[in-house]
Amino acid sequence: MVHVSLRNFCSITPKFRDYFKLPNNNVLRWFPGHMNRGLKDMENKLRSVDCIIEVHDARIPLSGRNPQFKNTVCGIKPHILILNKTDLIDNKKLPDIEKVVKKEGGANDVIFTNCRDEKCKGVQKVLPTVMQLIRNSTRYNRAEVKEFSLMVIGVPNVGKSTFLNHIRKSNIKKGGGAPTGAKAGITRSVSNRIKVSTDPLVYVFDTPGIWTPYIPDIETGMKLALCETTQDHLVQFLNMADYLLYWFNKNKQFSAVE
Ligand SMILES: Nc1nc2c(ncn2[C@@H]2O[C@H](COP(=O)(O)OP(=O)(O)OP(=O)(O)O)[C@@H](O)[C@H]2O)c(=O)[nH]1
Repeated sequence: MVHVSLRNFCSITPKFRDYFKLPNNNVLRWFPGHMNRGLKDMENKLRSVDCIIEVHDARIPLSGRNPQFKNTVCGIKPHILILNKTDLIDNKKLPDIEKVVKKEGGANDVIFTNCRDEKCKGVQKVLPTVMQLIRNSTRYNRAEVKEFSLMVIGVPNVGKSTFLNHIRKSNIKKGGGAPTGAKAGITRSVSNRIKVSTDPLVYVFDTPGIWTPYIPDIETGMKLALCETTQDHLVQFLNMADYLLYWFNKNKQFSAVE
């Protein structure tokens, strides 16, 4: 039996793959009918919205935000980016992530949240930030309207509904709100307005998670899959495990071997 210690193994500098290949790129195509309908419905509701809250997974802050949003629901209204699930990343990296994300642009402000935490760290900052942005912007067609409407958008399973329920709970102390679930695609249509605050009076529309119909590159698609924004059976576990192994090797993360 050949016995190779971990130290010897790592000093061999093995040749790892330079790029990741999928046996079939079609596994990264996921745009069921409810997403198309949802996107159209979101565009139709825009007139009655004062601010867009885009929720994304903090583990992939620079990958996989739906580029379609830029040309449809974003751009005209104030827009903040919530990077959620910070319980799953090294929080020492948050200031660096914030700098890079702000440099990339595409939102007026960035807030980190952890909705796993009972107090939902970060959520308290959201309404004051949103109200400030709305007050500093022109409320097209809505200057006379006393109440405020927000729309939560993002790719599937990043925690949009959970986040909405936390805002509601922390402001009006009520449970319920929007249905949530561990599988991508729980919310399948734009919700009715959900009250999340009485003073100021604020309502939120929850929306279905929308995957981009065109994944720009395989690695972005695989990162989105590993963060469970699509359904595992579509991409398949073996492909996901293989990509994870490829990523670990590429980034010289060998602790998994131990
Ligand atoms: N670890 C962790 N899990 C979270 C967090 N926020 C939400 N989740 C979990 O993520 C899963 C998806 O949450 P949802 O709120 O249903 O996500 P969504 O974006 O509304 O999903 P769609 O309906 O697919 O669009 C659930 O299992 C939540 O419990 C978080 O901050 N950290």
